[in-house]
Amino acid sequence: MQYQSGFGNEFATEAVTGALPQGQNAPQRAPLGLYTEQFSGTPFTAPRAVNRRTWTYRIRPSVTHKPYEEIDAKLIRSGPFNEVPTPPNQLRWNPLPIPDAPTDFIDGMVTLGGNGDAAMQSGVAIHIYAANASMADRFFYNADGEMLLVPQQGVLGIHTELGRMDVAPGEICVLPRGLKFRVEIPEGSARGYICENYGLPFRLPELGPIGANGLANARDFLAPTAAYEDRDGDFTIVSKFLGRLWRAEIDHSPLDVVAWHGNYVPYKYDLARFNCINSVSFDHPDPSIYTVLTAPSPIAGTANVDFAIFPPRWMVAEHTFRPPWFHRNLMNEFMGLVFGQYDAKAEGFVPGGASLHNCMAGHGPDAETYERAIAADLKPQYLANTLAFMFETQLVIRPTRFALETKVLQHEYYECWQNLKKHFKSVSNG
Ligand SMILES: O=C(O)Cc1cc(O)ccc1O
Ligand SMILES: [Fe+2]
Repeated sequence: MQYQSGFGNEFATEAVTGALPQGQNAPQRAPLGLYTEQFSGTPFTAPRAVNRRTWTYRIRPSVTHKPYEEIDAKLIRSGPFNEVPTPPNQLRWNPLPIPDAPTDFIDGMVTLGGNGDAAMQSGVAIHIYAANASMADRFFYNADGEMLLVPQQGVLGIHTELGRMDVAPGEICVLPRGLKFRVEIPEGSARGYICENYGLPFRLPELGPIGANGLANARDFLAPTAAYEDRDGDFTIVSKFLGRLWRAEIDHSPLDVVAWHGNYVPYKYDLARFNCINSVSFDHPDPSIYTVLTAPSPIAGTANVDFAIFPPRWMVAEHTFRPPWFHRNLMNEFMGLVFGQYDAKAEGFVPGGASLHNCMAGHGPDAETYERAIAADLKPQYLANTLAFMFETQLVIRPTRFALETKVLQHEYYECWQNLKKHFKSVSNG
């Protein structure tokens, strides 16, 4: 697999020599009899630094499909999320099982919750995918948002209009709004998390006083090189549009882009490349220090959604309670675990599982973790074999009916804090 490196670069790639026009975007006749099509992810007039578009040179233009008809969205839900009332409780789920029946990436998507409104291009939806079959003859695109995929089990072979990416657990990828793709499951099964971002696209966070380097470095993001399918047959395209699923027939593969140039691209990133910055003196920093990607809202300093990770790292803080402190926040925190154990939870938060701590819901280490941390010998300690992540978002994440009724919901989650005992003994100052 060949990739081009850099975040938001002006890439140029051709699968056939001479397919990419030089010196202009739209020649009277594109090379090799190809069609020219611009694919825009931002308004034409977006500021230059955040403007995203790609010019594609393809066997046929995207318009050559039959009309779309609505299909059953199964367990996929979209904002506004108003199926059931949202409780203020802390919530946690066990992993969803890999299905027994053949299930591809689209059918394997289950929505746990979300906020905002796809039609308002603001908010997020959070899905789990659990699949065991490749998409061969059907393709998917999402007009409602870009999709950040966090594989937890099994490699994904993602064939997109702009080329191919293999994405393994420990890596993430982002599939831009509107991009057509199909997902292969080469190892027979795959599971992971999806943050569907209805808002402005993910970008790298500002680094402020950290300087020009650190956290996720731009050069470590990988975009595909052009790879096309010249395949005729009876295919379908599934579209997610305003929260509903639609299906159209097409007599050829829409992954027929022979060459392209631009900066509106899918990309992947190996989370092991994250340059983790943390306290080398005392106290536990706010988790924003772990931000990999941020999707801003129109309010300065308030993300529509941040993607943060808790990777393997040294803990060295002196005279400090080292695990996450107890807290309650304005922002809303959905967490998942790719592998290992999370340092705030001794048990119950397992790889493939998830937790949700919404606006002002108190949370923090469980009783066992707390007791261990206040007694710990504060030698430098390496937290090995651990990869948790958080989707932190401005608006309350409203669970779907499925999320509140599924048998993988841990009704006993609250118990992990019930043994936090009273250590304080009242004294009289009189
Ligand atoms: O709740 C959590 O476990 C996520 C989290 C981690 C951390 O280190 C500090 C704050 C925070 O919300
Ligand atoms: Fe938290």
